[in-house]
Amino acid sequence: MGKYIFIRHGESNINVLGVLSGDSDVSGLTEKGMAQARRTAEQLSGIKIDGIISSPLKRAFETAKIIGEVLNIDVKTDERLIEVNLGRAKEKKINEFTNPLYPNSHITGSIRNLIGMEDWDDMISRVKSAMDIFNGKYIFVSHSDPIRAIASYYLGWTEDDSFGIDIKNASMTVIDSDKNKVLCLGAINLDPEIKKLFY
Ligand SMILES: O=C(O)[C@H](O)COP(=O)(O)O
Repeated sequence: MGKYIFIRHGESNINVLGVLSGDSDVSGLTEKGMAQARRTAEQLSGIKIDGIISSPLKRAFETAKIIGEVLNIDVKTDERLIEVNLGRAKEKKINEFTNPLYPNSHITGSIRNLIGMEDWDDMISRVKSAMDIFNGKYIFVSHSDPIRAIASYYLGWTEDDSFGIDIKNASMTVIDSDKNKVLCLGAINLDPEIKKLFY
């Protein structure tokens, strides 16, 4: 356990299409997504960490490589940071599965089971196991659902409590697991006081 800067990957081609990616690997970063990754990396310049661990999916790995180049840190991949398994919703339009009153919202509740989507608690467990393996100060490059799930866990929130959380592309969610604290959630600008924890 330790201190973790969870970063969602930059904008991907499939994000732009309003199509659910899930654990599919059909999509890399758009030019905008690359610029988002560079902007986040520049905010992190000067930090001292034990490594960058990335989901193996192209959109995340490309983000991690950009960050690694700016910080001069090698990137390792770990399957436990991969995006949620969406079952039958994979590569489908998000609005086919979400409440029409709230387009582009999250798939939650009973729909998850109907479409064979990965269990919320299982997703939390796999991210936590990655944190158990990588003890110290790390950047974890991952995806919307795992980041929302692990942050909710440390906030003591249920999945429904987290429905309103929007983890933006290339945003930072910082968790101090030793203190069981979420220091920021989906931040696109890093608080200098939080950055100091990584010097
Ligand atoms: O499309 C999905 O699976 C999610 O809504 C977003 O996934 P991403 O963080 O990998 O873009």
